[in-house]
Amino acid sequence: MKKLSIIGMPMDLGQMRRGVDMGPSAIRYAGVVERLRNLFDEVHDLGDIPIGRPEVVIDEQSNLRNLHLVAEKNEALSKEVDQAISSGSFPLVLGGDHSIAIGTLAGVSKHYKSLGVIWYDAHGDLNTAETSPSGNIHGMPLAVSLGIGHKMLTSVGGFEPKIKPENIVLIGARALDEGEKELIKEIGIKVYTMHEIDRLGMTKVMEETIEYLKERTDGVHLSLDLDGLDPHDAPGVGTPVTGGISYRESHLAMEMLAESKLITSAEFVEVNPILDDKNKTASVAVALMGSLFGEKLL
Ligand SMILES: NC(=[NH2+])NCCC[C@H](N)C(=O)O
Ligand SMILES: [Mn+2]
Ligand SMILES: [Mn+2]
Repeated sequence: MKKLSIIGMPMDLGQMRRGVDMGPSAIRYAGVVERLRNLFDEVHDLGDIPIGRPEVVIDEQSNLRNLHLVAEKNEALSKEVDQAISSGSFPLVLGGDHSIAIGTLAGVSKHYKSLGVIWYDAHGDLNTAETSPSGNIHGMPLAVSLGIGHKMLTSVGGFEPKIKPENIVLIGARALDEGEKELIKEIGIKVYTMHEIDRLGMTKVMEETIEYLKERTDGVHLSLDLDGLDPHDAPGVGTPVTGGISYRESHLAMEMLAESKLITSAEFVEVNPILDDKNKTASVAVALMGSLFGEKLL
């Protein structure tokens, strides 16, 4: 029995560009439920985690924008994700800015001894308050999940760390801050930058990624930031970076993950319909979900 639980996380507090809170709605309009219905025995749309319209708080001292709110809302998300897995469902979280990965990983991680993570993104999201150029928490969730960062964030879910550095694979990186580069080298995270994707091709990158994670993990979470794709294919994102992964390469990556049967939870984040071109980015997200969950061309 294959069950899918869709959880919307309409949060934009991890960065400054409004509109990404409408991501879950845009992805629903793009037909996510209809598209995935045929690929599961049951699809349950659990609706959105309530975020409300909280006042934006800039804490000059911590260099962490909306710290308390981001921690609190992620706590709520982690409980929902945890419950979905306990009920035998595959959790699919719709963002929201990437800070929501803090909650998703908190909810997922307690179900696995050695969780793997594929971070499909132009960015590393490995900043801390000290290294962040922006103070935006959406640039920090991977560090936070490693137990690196402000205690209020690393302790979401009541335990830390959620993941080990050797269980992470970054794919699509092309905009890493200095502090992130240092951290990657220091703790040893596997990274396929755009250079490796160009050089090896996506087939090889995914073969290696799957092989690598298969050996060391008992579940793999896919955290897909739409800005991993080239802005030409996914323009509706808050922090676009040119020279990204193509639509075709991304489908191939998702199809190979479907074949591998490795992925046990997923989130699609950073869809911002205000910055989008006729809901193109949300539609791309839904199409990629189709491939990830086993849709075939023939
Ligand atoms: N999830 C994202 N889109 N992250 C973008 C982060 C950009 C930059 N590295 C920062 O820390 O502000
Ligand atoms: Mn990104
Ligand atoms: Mn990201």
